[in-house]
Amino acid sequence: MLKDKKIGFIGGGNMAEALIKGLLAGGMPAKELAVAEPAAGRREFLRERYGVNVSNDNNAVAADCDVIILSVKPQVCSEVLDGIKGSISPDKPIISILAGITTTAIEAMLSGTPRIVRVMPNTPALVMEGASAISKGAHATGDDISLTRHIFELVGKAWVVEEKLLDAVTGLSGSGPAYVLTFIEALSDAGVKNGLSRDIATGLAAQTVFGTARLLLETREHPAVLRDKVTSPGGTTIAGMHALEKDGFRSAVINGVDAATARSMELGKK
Ligand SMILES: NC(=O)C1=CN([C@@H]2O[C@H](COP(=O)(O)OP(=O)(O)OC[C@H]3O[C@@H](n4cnc5c(N)ncnc54)[C@H](O)[C@@H]3O)[C@@H](O)[C@H]2O)C=CC1
Ligand SMILES: O=C(O)[C@@H]1CCC=N1
Repeated sequence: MLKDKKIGFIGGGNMAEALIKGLLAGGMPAKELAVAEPAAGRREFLRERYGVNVSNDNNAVAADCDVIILSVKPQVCSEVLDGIKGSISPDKPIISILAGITTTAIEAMLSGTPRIVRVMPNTPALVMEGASAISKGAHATGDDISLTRHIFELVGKAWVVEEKLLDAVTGLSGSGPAYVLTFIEALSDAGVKNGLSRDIATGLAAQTVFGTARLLLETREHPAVLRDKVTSPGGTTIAGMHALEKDGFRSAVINGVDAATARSMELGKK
């Protein structure tokens, strides 16, 4: 599906790098990937580490590539689109991974009937374990969605959702790696407090999160069913769970996702 198609990134930061690394690992040739990035050091790094084409010229990348992935910060979106709108031909899809910015807003910043697909990926795409949600702009085609799905499935799992749900996706899985990493760090701290070395504590914590996620995905059981299997009557787990719930564990997580979702909505209104 991607054969002979060139993918161009506008913005070569963290998320673009995660996608580039995943796409290369998924078999995409480096010569088919191009990145427009203003920071010289960053361009050099991407060229040296991944062998991709780099440029300081957003217009050249937008004009040369068959698929454009917008990967700048939402705050510079209108300036960037204004600069490249003359170089985007109407026969190519534009995939935006910007948090909060709607397809309607992007369409309004370009001319004509641009084919916008909006995606919210996450950083585990770097190790091909990303979680992405995809939604279709008014003028995007079914093929644009299939192609986007193909790209993001090279770097993990992907779901197609209605655009109105993308703020919730951003709050959950887009920002989610930060919550999970903080949880792992806290588990590790707790291990150190109770006498484990940092190395062993972090290893145990990360493998526990990884193994539990895999158990859930492979068995497709409800989380509560699997939790019950860990929780012996009068045992350690119920004591731990009780203490966590007293400190508002679930509420804290729900409040965090709520706040990130609200922030995503707010970015879309600016
Ligand atoms: N980091 C993450 O976990 C995720 C980020 N996103 C979205 O991805 C986008 C990029 O985020 P990050 O990669 O984290 O940010 P970043 O700050 O690492 O990357 C943005 C890049 O854009 C470059 N840039 C700035 N002005 C530019 C211009 N005028 N033309 C071309 N490039 C320009 C910057 O030099 C930088 O390298 C954001 O819109 C964010 O909402 C989406 C999902 C997850
Ligand atoms: O923090 C942010 O705004 C971006 C969007 C999702 C993850 N990082």
